Amino acid sequence: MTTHASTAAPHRQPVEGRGKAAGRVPGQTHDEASAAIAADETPLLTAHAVSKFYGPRIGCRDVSFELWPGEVLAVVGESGSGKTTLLNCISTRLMPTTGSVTYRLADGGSRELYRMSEAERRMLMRTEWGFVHQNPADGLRMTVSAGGNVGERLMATGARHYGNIRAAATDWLERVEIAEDRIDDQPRAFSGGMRQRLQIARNLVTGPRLIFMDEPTGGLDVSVQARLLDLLRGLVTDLGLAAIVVTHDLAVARLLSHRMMVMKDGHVIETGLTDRVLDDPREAYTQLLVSSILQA
Ligand SMILES: Nc1ncnc2c1ncn2[C@@H]1O[C@H](COP(=O)(O)OP(=O)(O)OP(=O)(O)O)[C@@H](O)[C@H]1O
Repeated sequence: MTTHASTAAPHRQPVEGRGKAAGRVPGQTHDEASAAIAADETPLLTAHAVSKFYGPRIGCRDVSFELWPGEVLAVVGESGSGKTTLLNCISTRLMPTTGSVTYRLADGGSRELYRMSEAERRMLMRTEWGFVHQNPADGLRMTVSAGGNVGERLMATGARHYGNIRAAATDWLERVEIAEDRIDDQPRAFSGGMRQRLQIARNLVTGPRLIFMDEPTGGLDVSVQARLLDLLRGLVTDLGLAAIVVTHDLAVARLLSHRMMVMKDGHVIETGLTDRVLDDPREAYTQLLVSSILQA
């Protein structure tokens, strides 16, 4: 466990008072301005009373929250608290037992995810969402070149021009600090940190609006983790991405997220702005979690 839980997050954007009209942009019609305001006042994703049971065992229970555009939400808790189950239920990888998840599409329409067809959900995954797995091998094709891994995602969204695809892949490899001369290498020849950076490039090349991350720095050396976190934080901020990040590492939550939810035994027991929860935890369990990190 790392000990830099108290590192400040410099990119924090104001999350309270979100949804307030920002006024009309010059050149914007009144209808466009109204649409932009409406979009700003609607959450990107709303989970309502999501529960998942594995037989008699609780995966997660009665979880409700809203995620706003550009907001990074961390889901924290100890092993077995239900973080991954919740993430999978929200990202349509696992059908919840009860509850609903509503997502606002880029075209402005809201859809209940589990009422969409499988094909529509797959399309959403390819175009508007990304998923960064803890183990890069789960999110990469290990026997396809680095450039191919990135280009393939673009092709899945309709790109066909080889030169443009190669140029975009080169650009994204550079953005995730992978040297251009590694573009034809396969990820199995990469270090763990490089693989994870490649997985990030593969996910971001299509310009998603929402990215799910499951322990994105888990299993990496502390120094590699710090560099990856820096990179992730920069990309998420630059691209204005919304993200849901599952982590047991409060330092990761501190560095990346605006808001956090603390889970225990499948339930959300505390939620709030990240700095507030970490600096002034209200629940005894959160206090224990925070103090155990600070003493580590
Ligand atoms: N496929 C499954 N079948 C049965 N029980 C499961 C399954 N997946 C998870 N569980 C149970 O659901 C509960 C929540 O597990 P989950 O993996 O979501 O927790 P977690 O907080 O992500 O843990 P970790 O940090 O160790 O990954 C645990 O009791 C776990 O044993």
